[in-house]
Amino acid sequence: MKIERVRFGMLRVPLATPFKTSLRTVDEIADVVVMVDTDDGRTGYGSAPATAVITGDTHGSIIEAIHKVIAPNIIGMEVGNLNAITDHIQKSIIKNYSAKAAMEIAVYDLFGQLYGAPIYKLLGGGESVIVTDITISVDYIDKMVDDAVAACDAGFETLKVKVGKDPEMDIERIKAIYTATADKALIRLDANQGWSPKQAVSVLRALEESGVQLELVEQPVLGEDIEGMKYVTERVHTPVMADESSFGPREAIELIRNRAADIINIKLMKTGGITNAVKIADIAGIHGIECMIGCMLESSIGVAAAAHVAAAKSSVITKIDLDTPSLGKYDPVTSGVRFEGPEIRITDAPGLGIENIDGLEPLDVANGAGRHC
Ligand SMILES: C[C@H](N)C(=O)N[C@H](CCC(=O)O)C(=O)O
Ligand SMILES: [Mg+2]
Repeated sequence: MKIERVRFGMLRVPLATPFKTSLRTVDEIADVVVMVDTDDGRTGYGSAPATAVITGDTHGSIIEAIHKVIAPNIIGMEVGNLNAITDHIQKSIIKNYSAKAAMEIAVYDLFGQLYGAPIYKLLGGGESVIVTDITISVDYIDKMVDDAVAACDAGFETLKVKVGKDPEMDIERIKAIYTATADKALIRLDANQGWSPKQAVSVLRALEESGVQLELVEQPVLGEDIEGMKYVTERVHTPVMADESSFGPREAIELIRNRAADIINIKLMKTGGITNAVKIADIAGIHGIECMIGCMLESSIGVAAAAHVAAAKSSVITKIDLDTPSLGKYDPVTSGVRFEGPEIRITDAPGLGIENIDGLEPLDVANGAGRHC
């Protein structure tokens, strides 16, 4: 089975309610979809969103990096030589992690099809049902409380509450949600880099002193501020998780060495795909550090791939934030990994098990489509 060509599509799914973080507000999932075709008529699927404020990647940059650089480097290669292909993907261009992730996901999908096994089994196997949290967007307090209560009623037992807009308001937001959802849900916070180190310590200490129990706080300060992460980690009881501070294995090692975070959030769009995600989980495992697997606001194609990694690495990846399929008005993918409220069920279909993607709009990239968006 040889890689013959790469095609592109655009997939858009409206959200049930706008997704709001300290960094951005979004009202649709919009992914570049890559289809990697083989000489024996198979197709592997991968996808990537434009999360410019986190990864620096746009739809145009993802398409250009794949079309001009990554795809020409792997066309003609045997799918069975997975390690050689992922090596080519990673080394063909620096950064461009979302483009690399989309291509790795598609190639792993093909590798699974080649051997007739789901990706998680090829990664070592594991439990095929995992449980995700759900995000509560940052908003007016009443709206956040309503959203949190609705999420509990829908069966979610862990809420990932977005903060980082205004420290004083954030304290009130969390106290109100904590009271309204008492004993029904575990609360994790994500400030998306919105606080200074001193603000983070003051907000978290205020919450701790008022009896609010938090599972963890994600990325309290700027991603590049490793000293700031360490400052917060050393001064609060609440476990601190690195998200925007941790992209690939190198950043994970630096964070662990500096004791700048207690937990690492692995996302395929930051690691450049499955290979580095597994490496980070293994590095963290060696150091006794737990990980979360997370996602960007992205389609269920990329999230399905992350679910496979989570299932295979469950001894280290103990926290799951793979909720975007639940945030969309519908799931355009109706086979493979199933997203049913908090439960994510991985089927034993080969690779990702994707048979069809509803509403996928083909992009004629060779004739210039999509490369300027
Ligand atoms: C969607 C997921 N629950 C989440 O919150 N991810 C964000 C980044 C999402 C984005 O802006 O696309 C995170 O963990 O920071
Ligand atoms: Mg985050």
